[in-house]
Amino acid sequence: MQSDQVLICWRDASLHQGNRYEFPGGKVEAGETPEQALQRELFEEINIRVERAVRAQQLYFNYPEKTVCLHIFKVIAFSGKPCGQQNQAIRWVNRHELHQYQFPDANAPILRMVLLPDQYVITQPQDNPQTLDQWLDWHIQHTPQQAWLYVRHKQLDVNQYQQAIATLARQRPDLKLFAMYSHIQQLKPLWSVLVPQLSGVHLSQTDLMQLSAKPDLPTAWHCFAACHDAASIIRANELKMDAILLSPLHATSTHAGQEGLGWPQWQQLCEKSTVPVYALGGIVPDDLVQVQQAGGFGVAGIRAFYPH
Ligand SMILES: Nc1nc2c([nH]c(=O)n2[C@H]2C[C@H](O)[C@@H](COP(=O)(O)OP(=O)(O)OP(=O)(O)O)O2)c(=O)[nH]1
Ligand SMILES: [Mg+2]
Repeated sequence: MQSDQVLICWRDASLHQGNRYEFPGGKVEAGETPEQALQRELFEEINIRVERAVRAQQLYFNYPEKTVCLHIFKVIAFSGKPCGQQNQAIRWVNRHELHQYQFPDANAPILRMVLLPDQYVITQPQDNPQTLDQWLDWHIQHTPQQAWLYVRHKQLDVNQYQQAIATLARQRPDLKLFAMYSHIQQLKPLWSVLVPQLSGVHLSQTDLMQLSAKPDLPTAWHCFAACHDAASIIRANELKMDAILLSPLHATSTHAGQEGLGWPQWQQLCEKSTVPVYALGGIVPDDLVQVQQAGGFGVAGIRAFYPH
């Protein structure tokens, strides 16, 4: 991937799931890790050396003729100029236009993943004596451009919350707003109004553990879940969340009294996830590289993600 462009290749009709586009890659050989297979396959197929790749997803898919397990990486730095080594056509496509191309059926979650940002921002708590209008104004003024913003506000009733979403959507059309799942469920009669205002919903770990199937939401909405332990990560995998927020990596002032997992435990838990993982809890935007080296996908936070 390079800025908004994603490289896709034509998959020859003679291959399994051929006669359509694919993301370059191939089978993991005996004795190889998925990372080593990525290096080898991208060199063999498109003549590039991978310098930095982010672990994104693991997908299981049952085709009628075989089941595949795909390890998906987002390659963010490489050397060499991509060139089809097997005479296959290659092209760079804007990530928002990928849905116009035909891919193997297993790839649908990949097309959603490539839209995810590196950073996920969460609104600040509304402190006394701040009013709701002041809280809204503050976020309208200070939220970074184009941010994916989780509108977290537990003191509002459902109607006030809906108004707050409407105000943010109107004043900051550049933002991708995420709403609290518990409120969204109660607002179901208004979903047609909310579809243009929202980009996703955010489940607490409690919401997630109470579900037995993926919530039936408008397809345009991404579904993220908070996870704090192995059981919730496994549930998020089963329910095919678009991403999880694994927290708290460190102790933080917004969640006083909670101990951080620390890097080793965070990394161990992160490895259990088959969906993209954002690190949350005492994280700053500059931690992105370290998070990705630990197997995460992106960084999330409250205070540190607003310019000071
Ligand atoms: N490379 C690639 N494979 C995909 C995608 N989606 C998808 O379902 N697959 C499936 C098709 C294949 O069954 C398998 C990948 O195998 P492959 O044919 O690329 O393997 P390979 O490069 O080692 O080639 P070979 O064994 O056929 O010579 O994964 C995709 O986007 N890219
Ligand atoms: Mg291949």
